[in-house]
Amino acid sequence: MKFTEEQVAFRDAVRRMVQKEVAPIADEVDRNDRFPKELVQVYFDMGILQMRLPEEYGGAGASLTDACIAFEEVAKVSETAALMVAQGTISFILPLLHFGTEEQKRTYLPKMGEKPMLTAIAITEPQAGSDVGGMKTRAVRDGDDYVINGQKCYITFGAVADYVTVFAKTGEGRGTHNISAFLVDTRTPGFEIGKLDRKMGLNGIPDSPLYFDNMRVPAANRIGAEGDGFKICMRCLDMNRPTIGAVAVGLAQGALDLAVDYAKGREAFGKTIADFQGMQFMLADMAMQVEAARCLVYEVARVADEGFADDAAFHRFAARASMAKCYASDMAMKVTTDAVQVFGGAGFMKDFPVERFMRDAKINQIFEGTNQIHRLIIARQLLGDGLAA
Ligand SMILES: CC(C)(COP(=O)(O)OP(=O)(O)OC[C@H]1O[C@@H](n2cnc3c(N)ncnc32)[C@H](O)[C@@H]1OP(=O)(O)O)[C@@H](O)C(=O)NCCC(=O)NCCSC(=O)CCS(=O)O
Repeated sequence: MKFTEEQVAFRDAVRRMVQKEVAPIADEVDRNDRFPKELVQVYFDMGILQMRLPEEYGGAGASLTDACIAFEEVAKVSETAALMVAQGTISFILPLLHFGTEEQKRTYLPKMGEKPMLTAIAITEPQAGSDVGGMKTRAVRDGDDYVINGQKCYITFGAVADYVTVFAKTGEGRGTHNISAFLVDTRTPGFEIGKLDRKMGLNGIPDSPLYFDNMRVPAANRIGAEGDGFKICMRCLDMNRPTIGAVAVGLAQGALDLAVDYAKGREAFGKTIADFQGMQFMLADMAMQVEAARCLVYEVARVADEGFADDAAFHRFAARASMAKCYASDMAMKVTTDAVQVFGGAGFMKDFPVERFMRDAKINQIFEGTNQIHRLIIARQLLGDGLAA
């Protein structure tokens, strides 16, 4: 893993912004479960809100590696603030860029570079989480429109989004060949936001159910062909997963840094706890695990940035993207839990941010595909065409 000079300068700039804008509010945002909307403007001005938007549509055209750098830096202080970086990538840029028509790209993508804009992706339903093919939301063609009815749940940023990419059934029965994707303007009549979810962590991120009540969406807003929605959904998830790995690496590094500082200052039995070999081994293990995950995440991002020769190469990447997300998030759960242990009783209190880091770590093992699903994806590739080119 070697960053270019520009990437090092970018990382340092993000680091400075985090100290100025994120660190002072991170605990308050968690305590009050307050959406830090002031960061939307800060990120937009810095260009990291829309960083993955290609230059031809008014963005910075940043690579996946660049995005991972930003995610990692912000997550060292706050996962909530980190999830607002490159916010519209999975929900808006990736579906439109890879599956939209030229007209859709020209109409919608530049909006993201013009002013701060938030978007969401609506896949999960109360009875269809891992089993995307089991979704019940339906879109029925009616003239030049589709009429969408149904509900989604746990939709990150759904309550504050300007646009939501909604996946809905356009054919009969359970299955993965009858789902379609729609770009929905949230001012559309019939688009309703449910009560905000109360969560274990990620406080400040608005998550909520969304309800669609005879919501009429122009057929021109369907992304991709009718019935291609499942594959579009899978591809967008695959392409975004390394960023969750980067968030997990940042979170774990943040917890490790706090644990090291605390261990050097806390005294017991006449010396600092960092002087005890038991503590040294624990901190060394934490550092080793963070570094291993970081190498995996940035290697997978590098592969994506180089592009894919064919579909087989993409599938090998997708399995490795699952490894990066799964390994890094399991690691972050362990490292943040160990960081709390280093702090002892103080770590269990809300006086130090390590307990927040531990609570926030949990979601990374669940969202964007549970880590059980990721093991399934890796095993299918391993036992199928294999992981090597
Ligand atoms: C569990 C899954 C990995 C697979 O589901 P299925 O077993 O139901 O489907 P398959 O038989 O594997 O595939 C059906 C069909 O699709 C093609 N396919 C599969 N994967 C891909 C892919 N990665 N890219 C392209 N195409 C793909 C496959 O070849 C088959 O095609 P043919 O029939 O051969 O033509 C999957 O359901 C899964 O990943 N589940 C996890 C869902 C998930 O990650 N959810 C997270 C939601 S987003 C989130 O959490 C953020 C919060 S929020 O705001 O919502």
